[in-house]
Amino acid sequence: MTAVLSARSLGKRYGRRWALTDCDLDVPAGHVVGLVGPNGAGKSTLLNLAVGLLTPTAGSIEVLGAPAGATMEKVGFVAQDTPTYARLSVADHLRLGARLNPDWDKTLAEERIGRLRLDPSQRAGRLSGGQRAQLALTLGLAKRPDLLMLDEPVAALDPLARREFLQDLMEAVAEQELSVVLSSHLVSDVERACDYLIVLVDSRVQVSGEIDHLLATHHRITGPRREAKSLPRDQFVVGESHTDRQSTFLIRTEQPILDPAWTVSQLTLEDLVLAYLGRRTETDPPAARPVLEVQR
Ligand SMILES: Nc1ncnc2c1ncn2[C@@H]1O[C@H](COP(=O)(O)OP(=O)(O)OP(=O)(O)O)[C@@H](O)[C@H]1O
Repeated sequence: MTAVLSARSLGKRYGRRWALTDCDLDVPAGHVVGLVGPNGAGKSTLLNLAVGLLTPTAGSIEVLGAPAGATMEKVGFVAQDTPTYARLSVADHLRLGARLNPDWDKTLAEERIGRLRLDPSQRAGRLSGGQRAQLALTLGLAKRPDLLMLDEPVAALDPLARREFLQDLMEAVAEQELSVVLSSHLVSDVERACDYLIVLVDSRVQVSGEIDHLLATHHRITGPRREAKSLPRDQFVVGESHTDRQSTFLIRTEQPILDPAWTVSQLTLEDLVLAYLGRRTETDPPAARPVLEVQR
């Protein structure tokens, strides 16, 4: 696997508080990767370390085969809340982009702004949240990056604007050959836009892989009550629940499920993500449970 982003034992401390500890993670090239996790999982910290806006307290992070921050002309970043310069116009933003980025694609930028019907003379501070997000995405794409990272770019948008933004992103990805990391705590956004999933909770990757493969290898099996340890070795138990007579397991396996006692059902991506989050939190006190939003 060629990795566009690799973290090894990565840690970041703010004062006395660790935001990220001992994080190992690889983002494969050529995918639209959904980085999913609850609030406070460390997603923004990881992405800010990846673009060199933060420096690691421990460990290392490489982007496009070089230390983070060293390849910035090849990396596009749309930070959380899609920051733009409120007093600068849309056209000013494009001029700034052209001046700061050697591979700036002027045609792409102007075409997108025209298609989105953004007024070039309008100040960014007067744009709606959705328009600002689109402007930020335009700047990220026109840079012609090899890797585009988006930190919850659609969190503040209404469902329709979110859908349009993600649709637009997918079209742009299909046209340009680039790898994308999209951080989100909305499973539905990931389902819509991504083909690869990384679930991060408290700095740890709980599961990662191509979404189609993950969905094909995870199952819910229900049958007469039995213990997890009685299951075949190739069946990795992600979650389980029991009644007096019945057991339900959420398992991961590459092998067919042959035992006729089980009723087997497929999982949705939401089931899968929630199961991995639940796995991590089983031993935690209820107050510490992370919250994952599932919106449609
Ligand atoms: N500037 C900071 N100073 C102190 N603590 C911080 C700072 N930024 C983040 N943290 C803490 O680090 C942890 C990880 O935060 P981070 O923003 O990376 O998580 P996240 O997964 O992006 O969350 P969200 O989904 O809410 O954006 C949290 O506990 C947070 O409170």
